[in-house]
Amino acid sequence: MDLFPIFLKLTGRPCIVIGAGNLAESKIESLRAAHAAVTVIAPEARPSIVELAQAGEITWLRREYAPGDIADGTFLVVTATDVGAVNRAVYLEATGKNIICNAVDDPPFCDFYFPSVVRRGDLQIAISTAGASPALAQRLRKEINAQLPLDTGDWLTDLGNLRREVTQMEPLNDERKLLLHQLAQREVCGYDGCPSRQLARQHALTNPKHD
Ligand SMILES: C[C@@]1(CC(=O)O)C2=NC(=C\c3[nH]c(c(CCC(=O)O)c3CC(=O)O)Cc3[nH]c(c(CC(=O)O)c3CCC(=O)O)/C=C3\N/C(=C\2)[C@@H](CCC(=O)O)[C@]3(C)CC(=O)O)/[C@H]1CCC(=O)O
Ligand SMILES: NC(=O)c1ccc[n+]([C@@H]2O[C@H](COP(=O)([O-])OP(=O)(O)OC[C@H]3O[C@@H](n4cnc5c(N)ncnc54)[C@H](O)[C@@H]3O)[C@@H](O)[C@H]2O)c1
Repeated sequence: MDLFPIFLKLTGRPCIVIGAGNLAESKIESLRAAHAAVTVIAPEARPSIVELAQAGEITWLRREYAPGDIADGTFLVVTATDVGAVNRAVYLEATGKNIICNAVDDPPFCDFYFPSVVRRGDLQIAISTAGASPALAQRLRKEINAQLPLDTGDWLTDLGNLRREVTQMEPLNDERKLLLHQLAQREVCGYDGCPSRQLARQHALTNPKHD
C-alpha cells in the first residue's frame, strides 16, 4: 500500500477521540504531544484521562457517542471504543464530512495509521509497515531507540540555532550548502571548537546577505 508520510501541525486544532480506554489513552497522549485541542467522548475513562479532563487539558463528554457528534470543523478523529460497530459508525460520519479518521486496529476503517515513533526533541523518526506488521514497527523503534544518543535533541536544537544564524546572514549558494552539511555531521561538528562551526560564525559576521 502506498501511504503518504507527512508530519502534521496540530496545535490548537480540534480533534475528537471516541472511547477513553487503553488504546484511546495512547492516542490522546500523542495528540496532546502535538498540542491538539482534544475532546473525548466516552461513558467511562481511564484515570489518566479523567485527570487530564479535571485539569482542563482536554474536554471529556461523559456519555456514549451519538450520531452528529463529529462537528463540522473537526480536524481529525480517532475512534477507539471496544465496540466495532460504534467505531465504524464514527468512521462513516467523519469521512462523510471529509474529516480524516482512524478506527484503531481496524485498517479498512482508517484514513491514516499511527506510526511507531522514536523521539529526541524536535527529531522524530516515524516507522510504518502499512499495517503489515505492527510488531516489526515496534521492534525497529526499539532498535533505533537503542542506537540514537539520548542527547540528540539538545544537539539538534544547537544545530538549528547555528543554521538559522548562517541562513540569515549567508546568501544561498553552494558554499553555504556545503557548510550546513558539514555542521550536520555530529561526529565532526558536535563540539564548540569545530572548524566548520567557527567558519559558520565567521562567515555570518563577515558576509552579510545582500537582498
Ligand atoms: C505502530 C503502532 C502505533 C500505535 O498503535 O500507536 C500500531 N500498532 C502498534 C502495536 C501493536 N498493534 C498490534 C500488536 C500485536 C502484534 C501484531 O498484531 O502485530 C502490536 C505490538 C504490541 O503491542 O505488542 C495489534 C494490531 N494492530 C493493528 C491490528 C489490526 C489488523 O492488523 O488488522 C492489530 C491486531 C489486533 C487484533 O489482534 O485483533 C493495526 C494497526 N496498528 C497500527 C499501529 C497501525 C499500523 C502500523 C503499521 O504497521 O504501520 C494499524 C493498521 C492501525 C492503527 O493505526 O491503529 C503500535 C506500536 C507502538 C510501539 O510500541 O512503537
Ligand atoms: N488494548 C489492546 O491491547 C488491544 C489490542 C488489540 C485490539 N484491541 C481492541 O481495541 C479496542 C479498544 O481497546 P481498549 O483496550 O482501549 O478498550 P477499553 O475497554 O479499555 O476501552 C473501551 C472504551 O470505549 C468506551 N466506549 C464503549 N462504548 C462506547 C460508545 N458507544 N461511545 C463512546 N465510548 C464508548 C468505554 O467507555 C471505554 O472508555 C477493542 O475493540 C479491543 O478489542 C485492544
